[in-house]
Amino acid sequence: MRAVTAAQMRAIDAAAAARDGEVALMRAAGAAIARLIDRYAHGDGPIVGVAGNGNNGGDAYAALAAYAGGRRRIVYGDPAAEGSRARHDARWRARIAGVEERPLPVDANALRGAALVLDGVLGVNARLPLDARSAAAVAAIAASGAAVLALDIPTGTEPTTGAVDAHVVRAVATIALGRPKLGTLLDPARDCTGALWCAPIGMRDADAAGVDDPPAEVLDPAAFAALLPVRADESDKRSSGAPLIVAGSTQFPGAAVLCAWGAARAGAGYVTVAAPEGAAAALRAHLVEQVVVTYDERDPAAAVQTILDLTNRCSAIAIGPGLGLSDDSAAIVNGVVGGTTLPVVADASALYHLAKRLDAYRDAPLVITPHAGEFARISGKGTVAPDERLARVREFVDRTGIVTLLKGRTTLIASRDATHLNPTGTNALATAGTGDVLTGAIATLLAQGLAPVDAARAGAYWHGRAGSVALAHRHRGVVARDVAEALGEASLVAPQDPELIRLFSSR
Ligand SMILES: NC(=O)C1=CN([C@@H]2O[C@H](COP(=O)(O)OP(=O)(O)OC[C@H]3O[C@@H](n4cnc5c(N)ncnc54)[C@H](O)[C@@H]3O)[C@@H](O)[C@H]2O)[C@@H](O)CC1
Repeated sequence: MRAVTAAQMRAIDAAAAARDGEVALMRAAGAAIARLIDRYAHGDGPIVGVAGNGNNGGDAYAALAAYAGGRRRIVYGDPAAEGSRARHDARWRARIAGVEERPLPVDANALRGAALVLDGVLGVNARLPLDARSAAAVAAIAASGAAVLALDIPTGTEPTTGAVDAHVVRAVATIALGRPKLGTLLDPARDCTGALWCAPIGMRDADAAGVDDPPAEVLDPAAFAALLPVRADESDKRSSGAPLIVAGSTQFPGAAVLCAWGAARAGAGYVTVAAPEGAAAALRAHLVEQVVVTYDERDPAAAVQTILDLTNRCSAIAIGPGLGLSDDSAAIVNGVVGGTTLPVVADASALYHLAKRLDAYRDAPLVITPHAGEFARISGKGTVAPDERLARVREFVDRTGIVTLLKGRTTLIASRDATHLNPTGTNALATAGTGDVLTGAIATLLAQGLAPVDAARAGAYWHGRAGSVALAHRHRGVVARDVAEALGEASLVAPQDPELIRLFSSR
């Protein structure tokens, strides 16, 4: 699903309003919001809307008008607000439906006992800093401690960049109308988003075609399920996906084990691990179903030949976890990545070695999976500030054509054509070895025929879900092995309601 900038959303909104009428759109928005109210309301208090003078405020009226859950409904708004025809319509319907109207300003005490507050102060046309009236409304909402469902965006967040104002709503959930706004997926605003839902209300990506902002995408559950390869009935173990894992060292055999498990649990039929002789005993002690082939890391030319010979029977390569930073490893990594025609996912030590020869890999079928520190180095442009991740990864990919997965709370995956924002994951993944599992899973997806960018975005999404599944089972102390073990369960996607899509849960 497209994640849009404010400018893209304005274009999409305008075209949809011309086609369907603004009144119909706001009614659809209200109906979708109303469906979420009982999910997040708690206690016996009223549902309280706080409505700004724009259409975001209109959504608050529309939702309260549409809500049929039997709770008392109150809305705070400016009685003198002119507003659009759609806002008028929603306000009239709210009044007829018995919603109690009260004039702004609202104070925290008035909101304190609410079962749920609907934040309709500002939407996609919000600018920071907030004006005094909006800031006062946000301050009251924040001080009340009530649970908040934010309409479109949490007020006080910037819809495109994810910057936040001094006054900002922290929502338990946000429902995006039309398309999710880029800012709600990006730090620091993401902390304020809570769970993110989207009600598409008939809007179309194509209507943003004239807007020059680069396209961004976020995977939704149905799109993820559609990306996952399906094993054909007549498959054999090689055609089911045969990744070659080039990983591990005497010092770090575990990285190769985890990478191989990630590959196997992602559904590969035949996993081969090529590792230096010094790691072989440890690998064989842990890998039963996978084949371990050794090479002499002190003879890089022979090692490269051994590995390239193996690629004849494989369909993708994962390279890097635990290899180490020696010159011999550098020769092996560059010899293999430069000498193969198979798709490659490169991680960890391999990123260090590839950094010196990026030009050789321009537009190759290659995925790199750096964390922020590794990206600082491989991009050649130093430390990445949180608010420049998107711009920096775009600059790098525009320059090199290498599909890049930049790890973070919102992992970014960029190809020449688009930037993808991964919405899944949990801080339980912040533990050693989970990156190796991800690399293995991506290798399997590449081996099963996904294009590099699809393997990277499906892998990131899947891995994030697996982290959440592992946490749900373990509660504490999730280790990388648990994440690999959880990949199967994490691949199950419940049927989705296309009118109300859950993009991510709060963590
Ligand atoms: N246009 C449509 O057809 C639909 C609009 N919808 C809702 O409408 C919202 C957009 O509504 P609006 O375009 O009325 O805009 P907003 O409700 O976001 O903002 C209202 C007004 O406040 C102004 N404003 C924002 N920040 C300010 C600041 N810091 N200081 C002073 N003024 C400021 C804006 O310029 C705008 O005129 C969406 O976010 C969504 O919630 C939905 O109902 C779906 C359909």
